[in-house]
Amino acid sequence: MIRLDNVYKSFPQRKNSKKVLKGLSFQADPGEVFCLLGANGSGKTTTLQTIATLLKPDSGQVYVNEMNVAEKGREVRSVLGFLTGEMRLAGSLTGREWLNFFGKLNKMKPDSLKAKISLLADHLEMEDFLDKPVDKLSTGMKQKISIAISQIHDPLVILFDEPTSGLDIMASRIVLDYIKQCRSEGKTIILCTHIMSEAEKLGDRIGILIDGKLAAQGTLDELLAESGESSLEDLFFKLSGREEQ
Ligand SMILES: Nc1ncnc2c1ncn2[C@@H]1O[C@H](COP(=O)(O)OP(=O)(O)OP(=O)(O)O)[C@@H](O)[C@H]1O
Repeated sequence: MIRLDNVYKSFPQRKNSKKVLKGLSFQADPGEVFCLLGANGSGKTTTLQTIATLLKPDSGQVYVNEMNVAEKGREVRSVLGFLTGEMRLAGSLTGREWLNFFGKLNKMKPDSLKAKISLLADHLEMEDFLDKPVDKLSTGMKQKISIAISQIHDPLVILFDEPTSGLDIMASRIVLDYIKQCRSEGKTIILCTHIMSEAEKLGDRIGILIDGKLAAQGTLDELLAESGESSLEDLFFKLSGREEQ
């Protein structure tokens, strides 16, 4: 479970401060994909970094599995998997070596680490390139390895920030299927995206993030019924104040 209660976050600037989150509240439950849909710069990554204990909110509370992240940072991080665009794999280590490194960092036992790597390699279809240096891999292959790293410790709560970024249609499908599988295992998932079709297909509930607040949230059917719009895209434009003429 993830819960945000009235979260505010701003970043200091030279003369004033940039307010990014302005009273953000929502909850994601186990076995659910909560999709945070927002334009570039709307605050999606800031929201995830706040949940992941990487940023401290100015005010408001964030809970992960009933733990207040401000008080239980270490415990929260141990149940959390965070796929972020910030992770740029490079160098001569192979994907398997990266996975082993992160598994050991998470104090996994050798047998369970080996089994988990082989399971992830199977689910994310990585066998063909897992033993090649990451420098020699395509963007999509590296993205799959980054996803595997975020999953190595079998987190109960998963934050996916634009997980299909840089992936072709085949690789995107594999990743989206993997997210569905995590949901069926009862994990709590937040998926940040600006891709409407991903939100429509995967979001059990969708929160539309505009100007640091949720302009609307609910199931796709609820959102469309309440707004009278015929598509998520139309609703998004309407809420953004950019209704097509
Ligand atoms: N460390 C920081 N210092 C100052 N401003 C920041 C910082 N991090 C983010 N911002 C600003 O906060 C706003 C929201 O950024 P954020 O990365 O959360 O948006 P986003 O919705 O994830 O965007 P994108 O889809 O482009 O990744 C942006 O205007 C960004 O410039």
